[in-house]
Amino acid sequence: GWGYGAANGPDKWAADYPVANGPRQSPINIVSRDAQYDSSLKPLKLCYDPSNSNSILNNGHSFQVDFLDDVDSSTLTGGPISGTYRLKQFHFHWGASDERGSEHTVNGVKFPCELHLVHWNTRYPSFGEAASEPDGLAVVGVFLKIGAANPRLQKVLDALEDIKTKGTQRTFPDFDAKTLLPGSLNYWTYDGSLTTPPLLESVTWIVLKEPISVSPVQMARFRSLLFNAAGEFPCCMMDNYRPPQPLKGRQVRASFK
Ligand SMILES: NS(=O)(=O)c1ccc(O)c(NC(=O)NCCCCO)c1
Ligand SMILES: [Zn+2]
Repeated sequence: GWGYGAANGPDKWAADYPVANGPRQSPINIVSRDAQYDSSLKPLKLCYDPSNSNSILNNGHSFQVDFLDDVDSSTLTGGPISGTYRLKQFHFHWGASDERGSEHTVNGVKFPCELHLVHWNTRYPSFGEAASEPDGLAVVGVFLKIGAANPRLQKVLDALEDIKTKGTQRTFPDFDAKTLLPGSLNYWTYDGSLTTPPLLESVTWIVLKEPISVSPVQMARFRSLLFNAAGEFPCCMMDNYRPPQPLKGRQVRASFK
């Protein structure tokens, strides 16, 4: 199956997923001076309820914190989207070293890590159905920048020792995803895709301009995870990011001047 190695990585995905060369692929390099300020963009409204965080899983590509999404308790409204989108999971992408790891870049600058908060449009019956609709998903991207240790991140990182290998998970109750957001919700937005196979072109991307902090020691914790299942040859989980894809004429809008 697909991965991030030389034999199965991003340059090979188009063989099994031809949409990899489609018109609205993600991530992209955000050229800030080309982003057009759009005064009609609404403020982002993120209402997250810690009571529906559920579990933390190593899926062999990243790790994700899953939320119970059978009720409208953790939602995204406002911003560039219409209607209500429900939080399903959040996960990260990171590098083997601190000078790379993010999927989106800003004026060519790479960050060591990028957080994705994944939401689906409740006009569709489920995440799976929404994922194949052009307005089905909305992902909030948050950059992590090397600095002081982030205490809000630590609770997530402490759980990683229990999900070292692919397919392992454990309960992860009462986590407030809002604590992972930066002070400002200024964002860039554009129409894009999932950044991993199946690369579906169903994502409204909302990339926050302000990063949150992460320390080098905390980054090392991300890299202590393994891509492989228990008993298989160990392979550290790192460089699990897709590089920027062609813009193909898309416009990137900014919610701020
Ligand atoms: N990086 S992303 O664009 O925010 C993104 C958001 C939601 C997703 O579902 C995926 N991709 C996905 O689920 N692929 C199926 C197997 C993955 C491991 O089980 C990627
Ligand atoms: Zn992602």
